[in-house]
Amino acid sequence: MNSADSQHPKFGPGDEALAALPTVYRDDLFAGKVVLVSGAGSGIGKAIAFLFARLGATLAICGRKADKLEDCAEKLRALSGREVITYPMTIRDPEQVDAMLSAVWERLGGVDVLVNNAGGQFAAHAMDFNVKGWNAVIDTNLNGSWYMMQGAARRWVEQGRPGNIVNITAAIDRGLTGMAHTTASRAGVIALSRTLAIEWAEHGIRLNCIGAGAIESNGFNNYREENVSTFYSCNPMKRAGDVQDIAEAVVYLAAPSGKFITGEVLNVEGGMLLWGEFWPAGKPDYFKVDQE
Ligand SMILES: CCCCCCC/C=C/C(=O)SCCNC(=O)CCNC(=O)[C@H](O)C(C)(C)COP(=O)(O)OP(=O)(O)OC[C@H]1O[C@@H](n2cnc3c(N)ncnc32)[C@H](O)[C@@H]1OP(=O)(O)O
Ligand SMILES: NC(=O)C1=CN([C@@H]2O[C@H](COP(=O)(O)OP(=O)(O)OC[C@H]3O[C@@H](n4cnc5c(N)ncnc54)[C@H](OP(=O)(O)O)[C@@H]3O)[C@@H](O)[C@H]2O)C=CC1
Repeated sequence: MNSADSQHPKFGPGDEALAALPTVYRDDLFAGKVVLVSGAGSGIGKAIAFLFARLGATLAICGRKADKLEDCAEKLRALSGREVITYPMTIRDPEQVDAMLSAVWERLGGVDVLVNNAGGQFAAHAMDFNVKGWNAVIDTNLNGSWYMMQGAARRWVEQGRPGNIVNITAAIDRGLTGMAHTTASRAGVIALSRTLAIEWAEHGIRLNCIGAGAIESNGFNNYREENVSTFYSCNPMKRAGDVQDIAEAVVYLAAPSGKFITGEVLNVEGGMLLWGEFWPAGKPDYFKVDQE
């Protein structure tokens, strides 16, 4: 996405709007803190980075595409007047994760908050997955998040400083048809976070997850138009969430407001776990009971 496009995306707010979205938080909440956000070149990750920048944080951002990251960093620098580090890499490669973390630690002296937002999947019925597709999703969402968590935690322990991790996952408790691979990977991240919240508590490391529902973002471009329409009616609120819903939830967990919260999942999904149909890969005939 180039600079002009990033002002007028098909889904979600443009950069100018993003920089001015209302927030409940005070503007020095993260002054003096360093926040690392993965997948910050677009969508939810970009919104998270913008909000932390507005709250006084110094940002490091990573993702695969250098141009998207640099475009985002330029806006963040203009917004905050502070240094922003960009690092193109894939979270699927443990060596690239390690090199990125070392570079960020070296340049910024450390990190206070890690937001594992990078990830994704494709919509398909499970019978149609091939091995490569399954592995791509598990490797990105589960393994990639794990490399990031372990790498950050080792550095925090080495430095003797506390740490804070927020993982962006999905609202999976009712299952998600057309996304079986992602439910497996997100369940893995959630289970891992609960376990690590115990193991790493002695080091002052907190870990929490956000269970995102349908959040209108750049990510919607990955789905067929007729299926995207179901994202706006899959919960009792009958609308999609916005990127600021997730960004503010991340801040809540990472800030002192979350200081007694660890190993938790905060679902931000408009009630989707209670009611609603969600068919990212289309509705199978078996479920078309209304039309019989
Ligand atoms: C509670 C939640 C409900 C609300 C959800 C609302 C909907 C939005 C959800 C979102 O998460 S939006 C964010 C979406 N963003 C992304 O998904 C972006 C990142 N995604 C990706 O990078 C890919 O989807 C990926 C599969 C995770 C990785 O792709 P990449 O190209 O890097 O991987 P490869 O290793 O090359 O493997 C590609 C491999 O994957 C299979 N595949 C890909 N697309 C499809 C498809 N449409 N159908 C079936 N299979 C697919 C396939 O095996 C590919 O291999 P090749 O065929 O290309 O050889
Ligand atoms: N929007 C929604 O409704 C929901 C989103 N989510 C999750 O929220 C997160 C953000 O999604 P969203 O903003 O909507 O969609 P986007 O597609 O805009 O964001 C995904 C981001 O992840 C990055 N990314 C993907 N794979 C890798 C990788 N291997 N290494 C490094 N970075 C990677 C991408 O960067 P690049 O393009 O540079 O590779 C991109 O910036 C994702 O994990 C998504 O699955 C979960 C539930 C619902």
